Amino acid sequence: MVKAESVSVNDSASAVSLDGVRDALIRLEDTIVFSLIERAQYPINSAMYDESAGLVAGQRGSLIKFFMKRTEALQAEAGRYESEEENAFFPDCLPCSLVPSRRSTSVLHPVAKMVNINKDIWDVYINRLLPLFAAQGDDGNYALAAASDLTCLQAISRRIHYGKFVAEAKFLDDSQEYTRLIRARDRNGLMKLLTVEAVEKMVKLRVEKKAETFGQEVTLDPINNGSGNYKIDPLVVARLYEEWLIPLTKEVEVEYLLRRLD
Ligand SMILES: C=C(O[C@@H]1C=C(C(=O)O)C=C[C@H]1O)C(=O)O
Repeated sequence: MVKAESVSVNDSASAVSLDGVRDALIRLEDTIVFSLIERAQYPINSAMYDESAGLVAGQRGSLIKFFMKRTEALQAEAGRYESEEENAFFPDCLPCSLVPSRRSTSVLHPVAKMVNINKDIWDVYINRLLPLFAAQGDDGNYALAAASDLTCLQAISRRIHYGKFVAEAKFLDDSQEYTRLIRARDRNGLMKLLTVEAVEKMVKLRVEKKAETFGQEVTLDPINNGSGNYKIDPLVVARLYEEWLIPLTKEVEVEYLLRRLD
């Protein structure tokens, strides 16, 4: 089986296609829904996010930042951030890749590197999303909860920054109109042109169904078959997409387009 993360939008073609990017976004829904289900088994564990909790001996700042920075550094050495699909949360302190890059073609305009909204994603995830799907409380299971946060944050960030590829495909499909709006610095006009409400509606319905399907309790009892018990509320997953993931993806699209002619 091909895992979502191993399928790249620029594996096969040098020009990006909207259908290809949409397929990648659909596969990423699986990763996101599964990662949310994994994180939902632990309570919020708010001490992990407290900058002054002093949980890591000899280190300042929160446990989650310590965990993310160390993991990103290791992944950078393994070459993760050589890909234009990846955006680090702490790009300022990353070591160079130690693995020779095998990617040569780039489908995005070079300004794509300047679009990184992970600071906003970090704030939204910790302060808005987590309290909606993780229970109140603290079970002290910090290492596993932090590892789950990392998976959620990376998958959500990847999804949102795919907005750059969506924007590139849309720009190529209608470069005349996009060029006019970009030259006029018309943010609202760009937002309107790139929005496809029918697609957004399908995304919300599909992620709700995926949360129902993947998060169902599975039992062998024919009478009490567990239906109706979900590991994460499917409506909450649809809401995360509606209120944050889709709007932030569109923000990335606009930010990329505004720089597309530089
Ligand atoms: C990603 C796209 O652009 C916009 C954002 C969407 C999303 O984040 O799911 C869906 C439709 C569009 O409004 C797209 O057209 O596929």
